[in-house]
Amino acid sequence: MAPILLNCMGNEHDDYIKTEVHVKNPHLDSMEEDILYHFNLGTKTHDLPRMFGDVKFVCVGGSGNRMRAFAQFMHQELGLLGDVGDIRDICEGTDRYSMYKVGPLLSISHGMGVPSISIMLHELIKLLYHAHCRDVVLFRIGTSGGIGLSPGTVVITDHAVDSFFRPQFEQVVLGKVIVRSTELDEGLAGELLLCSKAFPEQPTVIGHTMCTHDFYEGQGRLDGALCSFSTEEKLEYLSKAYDAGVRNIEMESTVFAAMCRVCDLRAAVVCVTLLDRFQGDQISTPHDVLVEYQQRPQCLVARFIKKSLGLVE
Ligand SMILES: O=P(O)(O)O[C@H]1O[C@H](CO)[C@@H](O)[C@H]1O
Ligand SMILES: O=c1cc[nH]c(=O)[nH]1
Repeated sequence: MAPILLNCMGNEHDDYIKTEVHVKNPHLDSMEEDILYHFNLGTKTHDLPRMFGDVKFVCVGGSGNRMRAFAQFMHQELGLLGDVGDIRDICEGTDRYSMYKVGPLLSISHGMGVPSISIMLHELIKLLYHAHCRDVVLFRIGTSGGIGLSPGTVVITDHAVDSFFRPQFEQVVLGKVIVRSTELDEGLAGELLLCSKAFPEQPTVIGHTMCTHDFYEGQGRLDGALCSFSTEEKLEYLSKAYDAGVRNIEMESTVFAAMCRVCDLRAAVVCVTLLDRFQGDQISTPHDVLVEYQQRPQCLVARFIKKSLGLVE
């Protein structure tokens, strides 16, 4: 049987008119308790408004260590009091995700791929809702494979697209396919591009980001355990992606964009490219160079946050 498609590209989103974080689930308010299982947090066991009510910025990325390092970096950047060594993992009771809070910033890991980030986002958005947070901006700061860009280029996503270059995310719900728009906040992307002028040594572009469900065959790699296509077919696909405006490939942006959009959250995806996929598939860049590349989206978003807080011009 062909999948049933429900198109939700427009009607779930309220054009960012509300400032308080809200959820799109009528069942939640009648629940006596909400357990955010994968965070090891809950509405009865934790005072979420006290713990998180002042959060204004949320940065998410794949690895727990990266997000801890980012929290420590932001502690210094924001000139906060106390020892960076004392920043603790709020989710230490579970090893699914790591979460660090420094001032108005939450730094959270999401693991790899759409299912992993999607679970984290459900619980994160509920957390922000239960904590009565207002005017929150979300950023995915990550890594990616570039298309036709020199390695180390930072890509600010205008549209997150699927493997067919469509700006949409498909979610199967009760045996039907729901299609959601992956449009991101254009103004926010433009503000980030302006902030990038402070880092002339870091090439930064705006472009489409393709989100795949696999790192190997799904991204047209020839070096996985399985490969069902030729070098020519790979290059033809990447060229088509480039012509469609795709500048980088990663594995979470579509669901991130779609969920933030439905919940009227301003959101941006900022990923550095680790290699140019026209040149190869293996990530052979030395470790210290990769570490420096990973810091580029962090520096850019840090600058945006400091600018928003009036700490820099
Ligand atoms: O660097 P992060 O943010 O973890 O994300 C990218 O890296 C992983 C693959 O190596 C995928 O999850 C991809 O989206
Ligand atoms: O090629 C790459 C590099 C990082 N992350 C990806 O998903 N793909």
